[in-house]
Amino acid sequence: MPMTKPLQKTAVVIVAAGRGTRAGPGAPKQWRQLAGKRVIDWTVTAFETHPEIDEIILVLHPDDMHLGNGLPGKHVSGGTTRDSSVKNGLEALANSDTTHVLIHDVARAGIDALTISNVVSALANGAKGAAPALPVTDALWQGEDGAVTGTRSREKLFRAQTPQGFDFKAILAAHRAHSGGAADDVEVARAAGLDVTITEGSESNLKITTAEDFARLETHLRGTMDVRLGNGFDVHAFENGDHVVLCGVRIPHDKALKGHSDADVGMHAVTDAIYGALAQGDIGRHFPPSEMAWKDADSAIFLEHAVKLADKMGFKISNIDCTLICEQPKIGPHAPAMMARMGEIMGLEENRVSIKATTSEKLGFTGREEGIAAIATATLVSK
Ligand SMILES: Nc1ccn([C@@H]2O[C@H](COP(=O)(O)OP(=O)(O)OP(=O)(O)O)[C@@H](O)[C@H]2O)c(=O)n1
Ligand SMILES: C[C@](O)(CO)[C@H](O)COP(=O)(O)O
Repeated sequence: MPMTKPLQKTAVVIVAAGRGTRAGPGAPKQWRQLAGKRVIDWTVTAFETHPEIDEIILVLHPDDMHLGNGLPGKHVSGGTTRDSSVKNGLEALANSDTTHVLIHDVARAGIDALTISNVVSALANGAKGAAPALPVTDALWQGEDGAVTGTRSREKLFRAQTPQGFDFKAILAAHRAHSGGAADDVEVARAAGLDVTITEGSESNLKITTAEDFARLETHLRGTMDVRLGNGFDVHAFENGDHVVLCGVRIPHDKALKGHSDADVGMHAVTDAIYGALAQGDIGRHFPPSEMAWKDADSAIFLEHAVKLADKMGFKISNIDCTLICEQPKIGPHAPAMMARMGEIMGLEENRVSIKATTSEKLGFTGREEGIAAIATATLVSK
């Protein structure tokens, strides 16, 4: 009989009920600003947008419940210690169909999708517990009164991070049975006899503990938010011929477009928009028209080059939008094929590629059908 895989329903408990005393004066750290939004907003968004997270439990300090307005998920009141806050969060799921739960510190606002996925995958593969960590790479000393008094081996030592993930029923039972005082949920799980798999953590998943940590994480988050816009504009005149190539699609027409390459005006505008976002000039700089090598070239070569350059410079293309300006040929019937081809060249899903057209109401050179113009915008985000 075929076995059906049991459904995995994964919730996250985000503990945010601490007072952040080590971060110094001011509001508790989760409510402070970090790279343009509150610490808690960064953390919650990482889970809210993660495709493998089905439910969010947000554990807030009793005095902060009103600050949670607008934040997603179920809001639960925390306890006086981290582990009591975790327990309150788990109890809020006790009567649900949750199969797995991740437990995460709100203070780890640099959490990334891959670190979350690593934990979820380990659980999906049967682990009762899984948590991210990084190996200790510095030498370890003991010290007293400002002097080194001994050294310790770093072999087999790891720096523990969150989210720590578990089989839901097992960790709920473990927390109910625990007497308190655990540093983290892995300690609680191990006390109940659960094995915990180590998954790969991330340096950016640091815990904001002191005031200095804000600056460290801010640098990382601002870095990760590098968003570039570029525009591109191109024109090609008509000459005698029987087809044009637009956005990689050959379209029968009673004229051709004149150019050194295949004169794909739409693809050129998109390519220039990508170069523009990278501040890397335009097609002419990378593929000089004086070079015979590019005579009648397939413009996909240029677009592929721009995409590779973006990748090399640490950017991925988020979307492109291109408008073709012409009276004829009619673009609408060919737009789906154009978007598919452009998406294929750029490695983008079709919903990130927009190709549309307008006439210029018979005005100007496009209105007189002397040529076709194209304008494009590209958005690039750092990887
Ligand atoms: N009673 C508590 C104590 C801590 N936490 C949460 O546990 C995580 C890790 O704790 P820590 O970094 O120590 O945060 P704080 O307790 O806020 O900081 P401090 O110890 O400096 O006061 C934080 O997300 C914090 O909000 C909690 O939910 N409930
Ligand atoms: C759970 C934890 O993030 C694992 O590194 C950490 O132990 C919690 O922070 P605290 O400073 O120990 O409260």
